Amino acid sequence: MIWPARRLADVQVVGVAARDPVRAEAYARRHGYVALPNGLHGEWAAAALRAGKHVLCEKPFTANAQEARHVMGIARSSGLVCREAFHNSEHPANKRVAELLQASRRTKGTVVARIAERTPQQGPLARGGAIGELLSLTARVLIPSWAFKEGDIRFNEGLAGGTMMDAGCYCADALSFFPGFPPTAVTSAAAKGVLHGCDTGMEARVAYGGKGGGAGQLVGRIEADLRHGGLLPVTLITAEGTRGRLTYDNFVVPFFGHQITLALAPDRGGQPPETRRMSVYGSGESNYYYQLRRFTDDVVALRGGTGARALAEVEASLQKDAADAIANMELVEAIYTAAGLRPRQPTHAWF
Ligand SMILES: NC(=O)C1=CN([C@@H]2O[C@H](COP(=O)(O)OP(=O)(O)OC[C@H]3O[C@@H](n4cnc5c(N)ncnc54)[C@H](OP(=O)(O)O)[C@@H]3O)[C@@H](O)[C@H]2O)C=CC1
Ligand SMILES: O=C1OC[C@@H](O)[C@H](O)[C@H]1O
Repeated sequence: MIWPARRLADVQVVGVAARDPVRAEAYARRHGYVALPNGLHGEWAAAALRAGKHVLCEKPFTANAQEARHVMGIARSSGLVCREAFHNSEHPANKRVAELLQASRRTKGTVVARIAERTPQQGPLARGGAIGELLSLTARVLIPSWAFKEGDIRFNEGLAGGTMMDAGCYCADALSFFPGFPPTAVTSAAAKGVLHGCDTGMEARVAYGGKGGGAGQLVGRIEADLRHGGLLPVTLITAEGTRGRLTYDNFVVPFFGHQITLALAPDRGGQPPETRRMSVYGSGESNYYYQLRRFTDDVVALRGGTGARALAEVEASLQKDAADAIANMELVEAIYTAAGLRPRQPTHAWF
């Protein structure tokens, strides 16, 4: 975040916060940014909004859904930008995969266009994307056990820790972001282990469908781990559809290197099976750059700097961001409940 901030003309890092002013000053001198444990996100995001500041809040947005609704209520009534910082969603590779899985783009000459042309036109969700109608979508984020020790904030229930709040919240977001609509129910959830009231790993299944769900046959899966046995992190999206399979590795930090693989089955019209591999780096920036650029563009538009059309678009996207952040926290909370664990609470009873 600090590196992109140095390269974006509209961004200046002007302060950091910590409990101990001496440590804050030392950190500020070195880096200029501090992140807070999950249980304090909502309280400090609200304080910043009340002070008239636009907020880009670390994920997960809050400790639970009630707190998310409360903070987004403050944001929307004050007309400020308030966004959950899923930096990966802003990277062009994530956007491309979402496009591939959603209604097909008719770009001439691409494999996607050919698939789109032999896809029945039954309405945006039923039509499906490059792999046809989605049948299953799995999001895995596995962090090696060496990464976080027992005393880490991620294993502190009082700070709203837990795997589902950390690696797991990327998975929760992915299950809405990639298909373009959110799951409607948690069908199973189990913690792999529990440390100080915090899940050390979580596996969950979700269903889509019912009112507005759109795709009744789709099953979503989450595999999140902060005690993964492998040496390196694994972040992976796997999608199965009626016409093939898509895998996308490194979806959390695609700018380090990633690969999107489309394996398409033969179809009745005589199209042979086909495997396509692609990578999408855009201008080669990190997730954090794209995220910060969108944030500053939105702030400039809200200040009237880019005209009425841009302003209307930003306002619509802020509404969507608010709904997405709340839906993510609802899903995380429902998974805790289904797994027999307490939904997380804010560190202080501040509202
Ligand atoms: N977007 C991304 O790529 C990433 C996001 N994150 C998110 O950032 C947040 C912080 O994670 P991370 O930076 O790893 O955390 P750290 O363990 O580094 O803690 C961050 C700060 O929280 C403060 N803190 C620790 N314990 C307490 C406490 N009991 N009460 C109040 N403040 C406390 C400390 O500040 P001090 O002691 O100086 O007051 C510490 O510097 C999390 O929400 C995480 O999900 C984390 C990593 C990457
Ligand atoms: O990007 C990340 O990777 C590791 C996680 O534990 C961390 O909180 C997260 O944001």
